[in-house]
Amino acid sequence: MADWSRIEALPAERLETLFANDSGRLARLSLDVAGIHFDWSKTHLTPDAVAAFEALARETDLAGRREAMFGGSHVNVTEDRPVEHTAERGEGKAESVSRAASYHARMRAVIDAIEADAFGPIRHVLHVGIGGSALGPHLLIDALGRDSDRYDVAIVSNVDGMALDDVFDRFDPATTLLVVASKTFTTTETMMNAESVIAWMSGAGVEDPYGRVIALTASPEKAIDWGVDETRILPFSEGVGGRYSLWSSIGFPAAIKLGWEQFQELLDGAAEMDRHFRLAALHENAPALAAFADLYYTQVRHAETRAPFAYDERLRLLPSYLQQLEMESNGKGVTVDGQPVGRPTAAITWGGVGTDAQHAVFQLLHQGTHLVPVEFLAVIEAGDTLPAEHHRQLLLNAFAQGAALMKGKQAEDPARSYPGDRPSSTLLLERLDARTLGALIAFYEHRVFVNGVLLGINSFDQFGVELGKEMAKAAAQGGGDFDPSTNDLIARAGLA
Ligand SMILES: O=P(O)(O)OC[C@H]1O[C@H](O)[C@H](O)[C@@H](O)[C@@H]1O
Repeated sequence: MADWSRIEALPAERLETLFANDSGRLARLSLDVAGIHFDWSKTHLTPDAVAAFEALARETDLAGRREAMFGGSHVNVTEDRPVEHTAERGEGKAESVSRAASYHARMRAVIDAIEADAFGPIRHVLHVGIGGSALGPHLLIDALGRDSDRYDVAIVSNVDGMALDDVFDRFDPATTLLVVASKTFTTTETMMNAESVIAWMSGAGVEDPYGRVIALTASPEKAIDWGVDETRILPFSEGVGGRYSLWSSIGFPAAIKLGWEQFQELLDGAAEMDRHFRLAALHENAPALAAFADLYYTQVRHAETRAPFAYDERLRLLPSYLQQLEMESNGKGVTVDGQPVGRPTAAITWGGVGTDAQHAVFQLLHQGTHLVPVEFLAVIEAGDTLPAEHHRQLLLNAFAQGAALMKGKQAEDPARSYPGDRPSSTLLLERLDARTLGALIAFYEHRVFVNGVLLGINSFDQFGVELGKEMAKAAAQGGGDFDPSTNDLIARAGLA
């Protein structure tokens, strides 16, 4: 077991005191990497805290684990697999990198063929996939694809038929390409949605609906069994985890919407962050410092949640993307050796969009009894075409909220007092382009990795999602050994 005593014994000084006593604080706790300015000076990290975490990183062999990941060792021990998402952007074991490059070349050739009307005239792209096979591409398209008129792309994940119904209302089956995205090609929701899209196409007189399917998967043989022609399967490696897969062929809808050049930029931005993570000393390493702050709050201050707020509409899907990345990766209870972790693991990630969230949930952040480390994300260059005052207001609100959380305010009336000393970090992007977004997402991935290593857990499996799936499957087949409450609910809904 790693020794946390030095970290747990860190003094708890107020943020304002930390600033007052250390003129070098801002410089020491801010960094510029790949077009992103990171500022952790409004967190309780101190030189002592950073040194204590660096010691813990040595003890848990973070450097060795990091090189094991990039080097292609089977760091996903419970599934006995390498972790290969960095190879998708050119950083990793040579063999994995060249395999990823050849898969990308194939993906690019298929996009070229679609653009040249080899699939007939395509106007609409209907992507079905869920979890990691949906959240990443959706984030990319929503963030970067707003001005692109290349294709209408819809991402449908939920098995709730209303999700597909909405798309059927606005897409023309004669000009729709179906993209089935599933690493395993067995996920119930995705397979059911895919069948329904095929039925919709057939019903509308499309002659060979399976000829309009592209499959994105690490299980090509399953896609073939389902009816997809081998030439229209875009594979990716088993070592690329679902929630880390937007860089692989799972990014197809984003690549077709944005064009290949932008997709490549995304990969290049991520690779820049990979190199930073690999080479920078930990006290000036963005993913490491972010993870140190995360762990300080979960382990020392017992924070149970953390909340990123995107002060940019283009990043409105980021909080839900991060929920899967962080909670599915590090929401674990046992160590890599199968022992109880014995301390809190991932914080619950929640968040929202600024300024909207200020008028809804910020009350709790300023005066509530929970300590919530807040993360502000903002972009200097505006994405809108409205008068500059809009963007000015947006950014100033983000910065003022961080200041208010830290400063607080004393009033005679306790109800009107703010305790202050509430931490926040700020990520300020120069502009929101594919390159910067790639770097940003890679930053989050590595931050999750550092959290996992320091906690001694495997961030790359997700067995916790299996039991519910199994029980739903059993219920769907009319079986399952359920409790009285569940049996009653099934009967009430007329499903018994
Ligand atoms: O890509 P698929 O195999 O269809 O999996 C889709 C998703 O479902 C699973 O239940 C996991 O929780 C996710 O990590 C995964 O991304």
